[in-house]
Amino acid sequence: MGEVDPAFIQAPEHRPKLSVIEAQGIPLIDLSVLSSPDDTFDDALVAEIGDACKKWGFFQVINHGVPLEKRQRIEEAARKFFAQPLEEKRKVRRDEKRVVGYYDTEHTKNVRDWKEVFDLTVHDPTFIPASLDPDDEEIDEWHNQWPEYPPELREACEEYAKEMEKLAFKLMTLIALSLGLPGNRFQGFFKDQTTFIRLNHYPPCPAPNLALGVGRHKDAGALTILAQDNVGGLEVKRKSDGEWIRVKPTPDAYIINVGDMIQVWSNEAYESVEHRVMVNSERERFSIPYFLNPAHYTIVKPLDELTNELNPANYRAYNWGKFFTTRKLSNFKKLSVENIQISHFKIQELSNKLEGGLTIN
Ligand SMILES: O=C(O)CCC(=O)C(=O)O
Ligand SMILES: [Fe+2]
Repeated sequence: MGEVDPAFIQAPEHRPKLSVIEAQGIPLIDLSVLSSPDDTFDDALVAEIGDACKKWGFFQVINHGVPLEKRQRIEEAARKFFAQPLEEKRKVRRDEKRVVGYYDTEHTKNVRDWKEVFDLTVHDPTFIPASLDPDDEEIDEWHNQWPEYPPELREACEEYAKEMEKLAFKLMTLIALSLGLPGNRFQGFFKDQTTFIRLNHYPPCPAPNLALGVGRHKDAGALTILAQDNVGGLEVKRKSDGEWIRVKPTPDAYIINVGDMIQVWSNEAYESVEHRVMVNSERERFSIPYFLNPAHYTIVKPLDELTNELNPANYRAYNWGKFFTTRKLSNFKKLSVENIQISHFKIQELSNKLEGGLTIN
């Protein structure tokens, strides 16, 4: 990644501004009540989570119960892995058959990202549809590829994954309660989950004004739990005015964002928010997102309890496995068409009717 290949250059309207607006108001939520002996999901916390999901779609949590040593261990192992020569990393590279592993050519919205990644699934194997064809019922198995070095990477990742799952389920309980649902409403979707963890490395970039570490995007799954280091670079599109806001690193905090699936399940009570990553010319940056995803056979649609005649479903049902496979295969190379998005499943009837003359006030 020495010089800047034109594949990395963002269109002028998507280039980052080098003057940074630090996050004003991304909620910082203290989860310490969850560690109390009776493990209560107290009302004030539920309200706080609901408010953060509605207004921002992003928040940070502290006192989350994840031991700091577990995080430090995976961060350290990730640094050692990425510090190796490219030939070593390529021994565990992802390809069209082995979909998880090392990878340095990801494209977001058809522009190459200034980063290298190592992906692993939390369930090994993970079951996923073999093809995009809706009528093809063949299922593939994804297996993790572990590098020889550093030898502790595997255990560090597996232990971290267990901690992330505990936190993710607590957060999904809080989110369910905040939507007026039973706390365990989402639990059943994750039995055969397709959750994965990504180790991100963003090397210094000679043209941080032209390229991005990750281009603007929304996360497709249910929920993301992100550990970022102290360099900073994550920007969130503020819902109130569309301004890109930098999420300032907070030591030992996790950044949580609502994914597209919660947007659909909640029938847009909560929205998945666009974000991107800026790079810089001096310091490399590391981050570790955990993407909570349901079983491949999950049919995603607005929950019946959250829709009615006055608030009809805004989305048609879609199959998560097919959606995920389509995303994975298309992120693999530059395409001439837009990647699959939940907006492709949006029900347009109502807006068409409104445009046709109906008015609401
Ligand atoms: O590195 C980060 O801060 C965020 C990465 C991200 O948004 C992603 O991998 O989906
Ligand atoms: Fe993301």
